[in-house]
Amino acid sequence: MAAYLNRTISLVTGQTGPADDDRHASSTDTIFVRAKKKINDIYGEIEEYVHETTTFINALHAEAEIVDKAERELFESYVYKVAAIREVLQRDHMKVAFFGRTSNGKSSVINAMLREKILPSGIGHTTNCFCQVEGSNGGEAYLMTEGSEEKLNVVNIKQLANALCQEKLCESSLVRIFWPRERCSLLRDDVVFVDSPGVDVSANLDDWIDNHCLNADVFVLVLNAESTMTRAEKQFFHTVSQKLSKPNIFILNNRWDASANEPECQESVKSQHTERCIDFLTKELKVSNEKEAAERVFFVSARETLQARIEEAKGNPPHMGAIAEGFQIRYFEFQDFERKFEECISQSAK
Ligand SMILES: Nc1nc2c(ncn2[C@@H]2O[C@H](COP(=O)(O)OP(=O)(O)OP(=O)(O)O)[C@@H](O)[C@H]2O)c(=O)[nH]1
Repeated sequence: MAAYLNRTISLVTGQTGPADDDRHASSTDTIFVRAKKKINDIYGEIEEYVHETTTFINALHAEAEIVDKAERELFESYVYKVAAIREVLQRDHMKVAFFGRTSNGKSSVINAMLREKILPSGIGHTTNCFCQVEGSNGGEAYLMTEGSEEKLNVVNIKQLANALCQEKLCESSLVRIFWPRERCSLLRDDVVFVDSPGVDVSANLDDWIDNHCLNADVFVLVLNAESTMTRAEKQFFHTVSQKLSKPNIFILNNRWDASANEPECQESVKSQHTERCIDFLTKELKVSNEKEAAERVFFVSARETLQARIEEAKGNPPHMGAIAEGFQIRYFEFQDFERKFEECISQSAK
């Protein structure tokens, strides 16, 4: 997180070079630590105040019904919101959670961002529990299941997929995958990625939100650009935004490579999807204004991006392999998403 702060500050001040960076980093750390302590203290007091008020309101209601249900629920919601903010402030990593229907490409998006096929994806594998990818020290790759301290060694993706299938896991449980932090800059910067089962396959969305979302800094809704946003996807984010005040949400219209087969209607489909996504963020969830929302909607192909990055890592040009017409534009759009994502996460680190 400090790395993000430093990067943001050097962007603002224009200071570069190792000596400046080091001096800057240590003074920033102290300011950051002091500021964080102060903010934590303030929120500690707010939490106490909100608790006391809610207890008072509930006691009052037991004696005489002068506070209506909606008002009592409003007070309860403040308890959740303040608790969520406190939890975020007390953490030293940034968390990004990916949601969407089964097979929309959530695991593929995470793999593309990590520049490696870490999470199993595709036919024959469905994410059946929450999978969190985070950086490990010492070059080790392993996984840990909830409630166990045992480190299960993972050498490759096939082993990981097998390990995930063999474990009898409840859909809202968490598997933590530790991946060498030096393999990816986002892991080095203490960003953790959370992949989820499809929002269409669960009835336990409230549990999911309470267990996995209240401390997320950023949410990415991965849609299938070949179809329209479903009620389950919308409902999930409605519930998230009731429990969290103004969550940071990005929307990826994934599988946009499929539009290359129908160039004649590409633009009209894109503007329809864009309008719906912006309306969803602004009018339904009310989490951003039009301008901010327009910067949060992207048309990408995670599969192509991952493929391109694997080729680049081998020293080949990104467009090697079977890639559809318009790849370069989709690849730029994915990179643009990552830039905006990094800006957003560095803002919430402050
Ligand atoms: N054409 C195309 N296929 C994609 C793209 N992204 C993912 N896929 C394919 O879609 C299938 C599902 O991808 P996953 O990444 O496993 O999807 P998921 O949302 O994680 O699925 P669950 O784990 O089942 O919830 C795989 O066969 C991917 O290769 C894309 O951008 N374009």
